Amino acid sequence: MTFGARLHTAIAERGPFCVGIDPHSALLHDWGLTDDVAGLETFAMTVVEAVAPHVSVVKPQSAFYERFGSRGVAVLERVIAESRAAGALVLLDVKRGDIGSTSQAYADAYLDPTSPLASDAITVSPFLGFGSLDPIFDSARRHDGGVFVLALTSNKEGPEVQHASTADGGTVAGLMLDHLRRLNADAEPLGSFGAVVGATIGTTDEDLAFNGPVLAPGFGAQGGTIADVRRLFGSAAAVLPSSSRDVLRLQRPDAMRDYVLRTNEELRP
Ligand SMILES: O=C(O)c1cc(=O)[nH]c(=O)n1[C@@H]1O[C@H](COP(=O)(O)O)[C@@H](O)[C@H]1O
Repeated sequence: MTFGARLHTAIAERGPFCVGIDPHSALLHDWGLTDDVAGLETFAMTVVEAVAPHVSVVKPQSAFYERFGSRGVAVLERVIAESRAAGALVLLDVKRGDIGSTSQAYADAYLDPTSPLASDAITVSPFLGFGSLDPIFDSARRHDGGVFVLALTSNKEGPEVQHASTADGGTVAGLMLDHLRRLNADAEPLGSFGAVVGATIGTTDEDLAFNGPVLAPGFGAQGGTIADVRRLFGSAAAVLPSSSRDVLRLQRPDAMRDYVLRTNEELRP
């Protein structure tokens, strides 16, 4: 079953809200944990246990695990395995992108089911040229994985690149969405190739109907609201509003669980 089809089913069953599992040093401190591998593991596994049985997608950000070296990456492997065992899809946020031959190695690391870090989907950066990501799209097709391409990111610096004009008078972001529309053509019920469009971007003239999912980070701590999600994404096929710190700051497992259940309820059409 393709990633798009699995995501479509998961959203129907659990709702679209995506929880970012980002063990910031400041959060470990607020939780009364040490900023080391033991603190990381307690934090990450508490969050997995609290939210993974209830959400369609979790999104661990790799950098927060990598900062502890190989033992931190081992915790990330557990987060991935135990989230999937709890029925959540794992979108590993790595924002990779390189020349094609290296992109293949990234695909092998994150999308090949035999890899210790194998995930359901990853985030990628297309700014070495969309075609440089072809090995990742090919691997995703082969292994029923998904790929989310940065298009209109939630940070204030994004527009300098993403709103830049292309030779045909469109924008860089629009060109990325055109490529995704081509990759997702004919996919039923939903394509496997998504775009990252921040919940904070205000408005956009870009056509978000590309038959693939939208990851909408910036929900919560960066200011994005349910009203923003409704206004911005009317034409999109499937939207995953995503929040990390707004959920994680709650600390108590029952409070995190209730937040995701309530948010999924509020996001129902
Ligand atoms: O790809 C992402 O997930 C992402 C894209 C983007 O445009 N903006 C953005 O904030 N993110 C990620 O989404 C998460 C946002 O975290 P909070 O601001 O704590 O909810 C972080 O893991 C970011 O790296």
